[in-house]
Amino acid sequence: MSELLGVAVLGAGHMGADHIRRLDRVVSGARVVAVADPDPERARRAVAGIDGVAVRAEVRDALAAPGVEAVLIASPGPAHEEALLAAFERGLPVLCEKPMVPDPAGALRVVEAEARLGRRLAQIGFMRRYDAEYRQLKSLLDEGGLGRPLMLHCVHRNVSSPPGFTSAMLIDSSVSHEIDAARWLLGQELTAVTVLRPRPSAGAPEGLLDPQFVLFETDGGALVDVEVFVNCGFGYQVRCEAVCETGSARIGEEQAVRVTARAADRRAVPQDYLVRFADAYDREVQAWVDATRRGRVTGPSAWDGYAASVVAGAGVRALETGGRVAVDLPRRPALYG
Ligand SMILES: NC(=O)C1=CN([C@@H]2O[C@H](COP(=O)(O)OP(=O)(O)OC[C@H]3O[C@@H](n4cnc5c(N)ncnc54)[C@H](O)[C@@H]3O)[C@@H](O)[C@H]2O)C=CC1
Ligand SMILES: O=C1[C@@H](O)[C@H](O)[C@@H](O)[C@H](O)[C@H]1O
Repeated sequence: MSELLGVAVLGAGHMGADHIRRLDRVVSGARVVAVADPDPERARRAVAGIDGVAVRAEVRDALAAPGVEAVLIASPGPAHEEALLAAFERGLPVLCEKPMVPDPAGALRVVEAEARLGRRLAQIGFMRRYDAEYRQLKSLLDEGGLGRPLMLHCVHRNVSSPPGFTSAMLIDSSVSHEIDAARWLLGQELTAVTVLRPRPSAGAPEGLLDPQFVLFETDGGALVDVEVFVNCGFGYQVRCEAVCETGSARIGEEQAVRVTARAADRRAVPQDYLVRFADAYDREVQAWVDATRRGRVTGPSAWDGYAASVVAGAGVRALETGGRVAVDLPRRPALYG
């Protein structure tokens, strides 16, 4: 391995460009050596000012560029399976943005391919596990001082959804974060899902079922509810309250600076995830680079990515049918502990 880990970034849109900036200027121990995007102009903009980056239109050409030792996937979810399998073929460690693969059958193919290799190569970008507040909540629950967790109440609001965002994506893209966070915080599997929806907001694009109210049951007897509202118009808000037998703990309300002026108290509301979770992305990518340079793979695994896809798939069916849908998650292979 070279002194600086050579990373190929696949996809140079919102997340890809931000990860390129992070690899170049924020985290230590890595450098961007290749970028793939079917839109070469976007790729070139994202690497402007960084020397020696191979810009390619095709994923496989970027992976074959000189100096590539690891891969960061930030293309749209449906493109992740092909990219993951191509990286595995070359034995390259990967940090793959969520959702790992939105389609559960494709997600299973990724898990099977990694299992055939007999070693983990992929970390999935569920960055909330690296957020300071989520980590404090996880420690509190693990310590057990509040008693057994009974319920998680979650809120996930975006100012607006990008073009092409579908009703299913509220679940398999947005709520995929809560699915992973709930599995991780509780140490339990999600076993069934029901989706209710109020009359769509007038602020949502025509035909988009937004907001939605998603209710999960777990194998530990807990309930997890998620209000997901991706065109709320007023801010990026992610909250989680754990209600336990002898107390409750809430995160997601105090991130912003409070300003008192002109006879009013104001608190700015972050407008997007790049602001709210900036530190979490930094810690996530630094942890990935550090582990990769030591020849290790840590963080959320391909199995976690697969589990999230299976639960989200059940959620999409629940949305379509209006009924309660059981989650059918196979047994976890030994590779994933
Ligand atoms: N962890 C988080 O909080 C967030 C994660 N994401 C995830 O990041 C990924 C990218 O999302 P955005 O950056 O918002 O999308 P975007 O649409 O802004 O960018 C995607 C880029 O990938 C390129 N692309 C399309 N097909 C490709 C392919 N086969 N290979 C390489 N590049 C390809 C597009 O030309 C575009 O430049 C998605 O998986 C999304 O779910 C997005 C936002 C936040
Ligand atoms: O991952 C993300 C986006 O893909 C998704 O569309 C948003 O709803 C989330 O808030 C963001 O964190």
